[in-house]
Parts: sequence; C-alpha cells; structure tokens
Amino acid sequence: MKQPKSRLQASSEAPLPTKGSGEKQPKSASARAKQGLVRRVLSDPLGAIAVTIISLIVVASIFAQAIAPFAADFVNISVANVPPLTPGHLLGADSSGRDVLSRLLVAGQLTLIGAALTVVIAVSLGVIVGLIAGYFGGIFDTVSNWIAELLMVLPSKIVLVALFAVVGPNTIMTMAVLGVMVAPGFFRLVRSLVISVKNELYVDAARVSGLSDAAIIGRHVLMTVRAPIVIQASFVAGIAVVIQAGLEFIGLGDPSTPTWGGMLQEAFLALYKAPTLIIWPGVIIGLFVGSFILLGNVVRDTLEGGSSAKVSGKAVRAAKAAQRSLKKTITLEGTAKPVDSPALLNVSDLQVVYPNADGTTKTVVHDVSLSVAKGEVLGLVGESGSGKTQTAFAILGLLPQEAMISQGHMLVHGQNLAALTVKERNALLGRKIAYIPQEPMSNLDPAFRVGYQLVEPMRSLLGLSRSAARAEALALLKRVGINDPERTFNSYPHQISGGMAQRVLIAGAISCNPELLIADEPTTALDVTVQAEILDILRGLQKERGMAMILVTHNFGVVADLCDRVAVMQLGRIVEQNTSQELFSAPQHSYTKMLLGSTLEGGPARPAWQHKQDAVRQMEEVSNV
Ligand SMILES: Nc1ncnc2c1ncn2[C@@H]1O[C@H](COP(=O)(O)OP(=O)(O)OP(=O)(O)O)[C@@H](O)[C@H]1O
Repeated sequence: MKQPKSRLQASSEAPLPTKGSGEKQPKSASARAKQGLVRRVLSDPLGAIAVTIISLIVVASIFAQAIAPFAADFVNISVANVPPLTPGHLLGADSSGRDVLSRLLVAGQLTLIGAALTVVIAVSLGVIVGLIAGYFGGIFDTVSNWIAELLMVLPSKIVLVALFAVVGPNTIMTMAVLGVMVAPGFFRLVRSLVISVKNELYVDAARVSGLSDAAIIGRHVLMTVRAPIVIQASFVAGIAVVIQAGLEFIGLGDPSTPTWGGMLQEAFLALYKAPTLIIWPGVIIGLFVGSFILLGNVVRDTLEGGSSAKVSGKAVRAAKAAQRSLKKTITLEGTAKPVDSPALLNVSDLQVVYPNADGTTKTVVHDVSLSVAKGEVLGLVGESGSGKTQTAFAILGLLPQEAMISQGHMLVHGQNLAALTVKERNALLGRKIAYIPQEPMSNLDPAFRVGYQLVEPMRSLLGLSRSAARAEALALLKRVGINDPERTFNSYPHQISGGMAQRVLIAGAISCNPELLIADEPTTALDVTVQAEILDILRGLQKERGMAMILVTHNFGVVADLCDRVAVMQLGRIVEQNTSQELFSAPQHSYTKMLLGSTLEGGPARPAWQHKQDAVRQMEEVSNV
C-alpha cells in the first residue's frame, strides 16, 4: 500500500523539469520568480502605464525650468485668460497672464518634494519602530503602541490647519508633519506582520544557526514585510498629493510658489471667466494619484502572484525571542567560565515549567540529566509528549516565551549556556551546536533561494567569500544526495520536495562543522523511503565528521541503527539511560520494556545483537519498499 506514495515522493524528489520536458509549470514559476519585481511590474500593461505616467511627470517636474516656455511667474497681462492652443500658450494663460503650462511644470516640483517627504518620513518612522516593537515586544512595543494610537486619533487635517496658524505657509513643514501623522499606519502594518513572521520556524532555524537579531530582521523579517510596505507607500504618495492640494485649495499653501493645489484654487476663483483653467491642475493631480494607486495594485498583484514572497499565515508554533529565553535562563546561577568536564554537553537536573492559567505551573521536563561525549550519538526516546523536544529546545534556547527553566545546568565544553550573553550564545549556535528540525519545509524561508540560505550563514559565521561559500554549499548538497545541486541551489523552497528540503537543512546544519548536532525527529515528516535515505546520510556524516549527535526519536529501529547510548523519557523524566547494547539486551525500566515490546513485538528479552539485527532489518525492509 505504501508503494504509490513512495513513487510520488520519488518523483517529487527528481530534479525540476528542464525546458521542453513537457512539465512547464514549475519552470515557468521558477523563471517568473527569477525576474526582478520591477521587470514583473513593467510586464503588466497597467503597471507599465502607471510607471510611464509617474516617470513623465517626475522628469518633467525636475527639468521644468529647462523645458517650460516661460518663467513660472512671468506676467503678460495682454494674454490673461487666453484659452488653450493660443499660439505660445499651449494650455492657455491664467487671469494674471501667466503661462499655464510653465506653471504646471514648475508646480510639480514642490508638490512632488512634499509627497516624497511625507512618504520617506512615514515609511522610515513606521517601519523602523514597527520592526523593533514587533520583533522585541516588551515596554518599547507598549509605549510605541500608545504613541501610534494617540497619533491615529488626532484628526490630521485639523492638526495641519492648526500648524498653518502657528508656522504660516510652509509646505515642507506641513508635509513632514503629515508624514509623522501617517506613520502609525506603517507601524501597525509592519508590527503585525513581524509578530506573525517571527514565530515562523525558519526564523527559529535562523536563530539556531547563530544569526544575530539584526541579521534575522534584515534578512528574513524585513524581506517578508517589504511587499506590503511598498504597496502602502504607493497609496500614501497619492494621498499626500491629494492632502497637499486640498490644503492649498483652501488657501493654506504658500502663494509665492506655484503648486498644483494653488493653481486649482486660482482656477476656481476664475471659473466663470476661464473655465478651462481648472482642467489642467485637476487632470495632473488625477493622473498622478491614479497612477500611484494603480501601481500599488499592480505591485500587490505581482507579489501575490509570485509565491516566492508569500508569507505563510500559519502560526506553526509559539517561538521565543532568543534574548527573552536568555533572560530566563540567566536567572539560573552559573558562570560563563568553562569548568572541567570531559563531556561535550552536560545537562544536569534540568527542569522546564509552563505557567497555568490558574497561577500554578506545569512541569514538562523534570530533573533531566544527560551527557554527550565528543563523537557520541545519544538517542532521546519516548512516546509523544514525553518531553524530548522540550529538552532539546532548552539546550538550543528555543523554548517558547512563556517557558521557564526553573532549575538545572547546561554545560557545553564546560561552559554554562545559561550564563552566556546573546552574542556568546549566537557564536555557539551554528558553529558548535546545530539543529535539524522535524518539519523541513517550514524551516526554510520562502522568500529566499535555497543557495542564499546556505551561503549566508557560512559567510557570516565562517567568514568565507561568496564564491567559496557557494562552492562549499554545492559540495554539501551533493554530499546529502541531491543529484543536481546547481538546480536545487537556485530553487526557492516551494520548488523542492520535503525530502530535498530536509537534505538542504542537513547540509545547512553541518555547513559550519558543528561539534554537536541535535536532530529532532528528522524523518517524521517524510515518506518512509526518504526516511531511510536521510538516516543513511546522517549516519555517514556523523561518522565522517566525528560529530556528537542527539537524535530525538520515538523509533527504536533508528536508535539501534545509529545510537551509542539511549535515554528513555516518560512524562518529562529520564527513566532509563544506558548504552544501546545494554538497553536492548537488558532493559531495566518497565516503561522501556513496554516501548521495546511494542516496537519489537514483545517476547522475552533477547541478546543485544539480535535486537539490533531485528531493528536494522526493519530499517532495511523499509528502505527496500
Ligand atoms: N507551549 C507549551 N505550553 C504548555 N505545555 C507545553 C508547551 N509545549 C509543549 N508542552 C508540553 O510539554 C510536554 C512535552 O512536550 P514535547 O514536545 O517535549 O514532547 P515530545 O516528547 O517531543 O513529543 P512529540 O514526539 O510529539 O514531539 C507535553 O505534555 C506538551 O503538552
């Protein structure tokens, strides 16, 4: 019954189809993803029209003085109110005898500078504060929320009218204040996106690979929220022009400088004498604002159409901010100074608790003590919910925010993890301790190609050049059994299968030569055939590199195949710990016997070699399916 599923998996493991293979969809998606955003927007007719109109207006405004037939304030009373197409005055002249076309061109300068200022201030303030508040939370988040709410309840037009009363006609100041008033829109947008993104597993994975918070925000969080920011900025640019024109129309502009809103006001006053005057500023404002709104829509459609930039809305697991965890772990007594310990990792009396709603606490890891020597493979076995992942997460610093390590020590090379600073911990993660997660797909950032996600940690942690890191990444992809490393390197995560994603994560985990690899049920989410291959790769890599490994699993076949020692967990406690051989031949604890019995179909305990052979045979049968 498993065969069709295996075949399906095998086919999805195959390299992506090449040109002419007949399977066009992945290729076209890939090709589309490779195009830059600008090219994709321009390939949309509406996008091209919007960009052309905006560009023409901007260029004409910049070079207004050079291309305008007259100076903006040149008066020739003899042509006052002449209609359009009058020789020398293509769009006519206003009631003071000034050329409309010349004024329209020059007026664009102040209007565009004002709109740009509003957008720059709103985006800078809103995005920076939103990123920090969303990512770090805490008091900064609370205070910035208060300020944002305060600004949002203030009626912006009334504030701007009041500002005019205080500082007089000052377009730059007015538009700068408008930027501050609309910044909360960006703040709220970015903050809510960051809160959802920071809980994604690939952000956890980035933390575990040793990336600093600044690097994670820059590379993973900001890249994911950039699309909505671009779209909102485009709408705000249009709105800024409308508000500026509106204020000038009601007489709150600077009469000494031509602006589109000011021209609209003058035309309105001369509506009966020269009705066409109102058309030109109205048309240009309409064209400019309409083009920005159109552009915003096209950018949105383009980004939503390209899955490379989509954010998974699924909140997979409550993740923790690394430094918050550190704050909690730091409450433990300890020193960062190395102490004498022969083991690579030494965990003693570890206790992890969660607060209950009624104020009590629930202990999910009780007095766990374990050690892993250099090059040793420790299996952490137990039924679902027995505390294996919580123990692994405590070591990795990945416990959810609400979790507390209420007791215990975790020493790596005798160095207390609890007493490390964020920087010291980051230096350890990725380089000395690496992690392979349960769900490969959720641990790759959908916004980046596989190659980038492999190359960047090597560049920042090992200081490799881009080309050296690329060569190393391709070699690693080959080593983990990917047939066409180049293609996978250039693919986005949605273009590869789960099995390939897990191989990529293994390649990433070993890329910085860790001394300890923590693999949390690395094959659970995969098809059985792929499971056997992945375990084979892990076994080979562990032997080649002499890495220590903690293998979290509920499968005794895997334990027999890979582990030197086993710790059996039940209800958050280690109930038995022994060498694999001893544990299989003479299990001591009734829970271990029960687990072994259910795995190996019961019966009296047999010699270790026989148990191990059984388990290995099971694995081989699985890999032969
Ligand atoms: N955020 C949380 N809040 C409260 N309890 C939690 C939280 N996360 C996990 N637990 C509890 O911790 C216990 C141990 O969970 P853990 O994930 O370590 O189990 P596990 O042995 O790894 O199981 P599995 O094999 O299913 O992953 C469970 O009882 C679980 O309900």
